[in-house]
Amino acid sequence: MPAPESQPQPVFAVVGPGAVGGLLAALLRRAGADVVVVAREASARRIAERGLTITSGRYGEWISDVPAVTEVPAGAHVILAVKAYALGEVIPQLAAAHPAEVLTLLNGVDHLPALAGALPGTDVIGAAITIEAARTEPTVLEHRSSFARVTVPERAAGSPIATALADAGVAVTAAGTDAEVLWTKLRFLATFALLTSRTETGIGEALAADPGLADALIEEIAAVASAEGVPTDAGELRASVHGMPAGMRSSLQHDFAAGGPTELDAIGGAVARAARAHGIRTPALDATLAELAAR
Ligand SMILES: NC(=O)C1=CN([C@@H]2O[C@H](COP(=O)(O)OP(=O)(O)OC[C@H]3O[C@@H](n4cnc5c(N)ncnc54)[C@H](OP(=O)(O)O)[C@@H]3O)[C@@H](O)[C@H]2O)C=CC1
Ligand SMILES: CC(C)(CO)C(=O)C(=O)O
Repeated sequence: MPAPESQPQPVFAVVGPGAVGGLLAALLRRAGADVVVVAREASARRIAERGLTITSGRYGEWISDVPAVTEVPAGAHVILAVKAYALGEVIPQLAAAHPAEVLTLLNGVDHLPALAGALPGTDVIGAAITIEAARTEPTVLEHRSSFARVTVPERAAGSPIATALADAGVAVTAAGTDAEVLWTKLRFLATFALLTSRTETGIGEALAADPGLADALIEEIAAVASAEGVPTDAGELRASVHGMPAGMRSSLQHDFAAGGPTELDAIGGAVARAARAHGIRTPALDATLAELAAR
């Protein structure tokens, strides 16, 4: 009898092996998935030499020997975890590789139409990750939150990437449409990230520093998210922001602290643009964006 044809296993490629991507790639590798990280030349060389050192209260500490390459493998199942400001560099590489699917974990909303437009024929999945992680040295990644949660849209519940992440120990849930996933994250994140970036503290101190501003931001952002099709009760949004661990910080404030480019436009700018499109006044948001942009 002829041997049954074995199904080829998907090749996963994590583009952007920083705080988020590096941790997920190391988890996938540890779970036995066929995974590579795609990095720029210097990073790929460093990772090939030293591996990725992971420190996580939830997942443990280890050095991952995940292979590092500089080009996206053709037909790969891609997890995209670069910052929004690196998208321009990454999109042509992705387009050349004709990936089977691209699951994006970027904060913000504008990357989704940009990627979908540039990658015809590829399933671009707008997902979101809730985690606090930071790259403390070029190949050292610290997972600081006790949780790592990925939300994918309903339609991607059984996708190869969602399944592989769940098998690797990530809490994966499926809910709503792509736009709903992104706006559900952004309404919370924009509030959290703008406040923590402003005070350069954890969220507890950031909320206490100017409760009036915090409440105004929450009201405005809830109105914009509702107009974008994610009905948002300001009281519930307020409770979720106030419910975060007091010491928790945002990736946006890490950007500001590093002194390089930031995702201010992808996060706060995106909410402000949507507000204008819906004719919603956002004075607290506009003032906070102006204050941060002036840094
Ligand atoms: N960190 C966090 O806690 C959270 C982050 N997010 C979101 O996840 C996304 C990723 O954030 P984060 O992991 O913190 O970012 P990092 O800055 O830690 O990592 C970004 C990675 O992208 C790499 N990169 C840049 N350009 C390219 C390129 N052209 N090709 C391949 N790789 C490239 C960088 O490599 P190098 O610089 O070495 O060349 C780096 O490894 C962001 O949108 C962020 O908002 C969401 C939730 C929480
Ligand atoms: C708010 C937080 C930490 C939650 O994941 C986040 O997404 C970020 O800072 O980028």
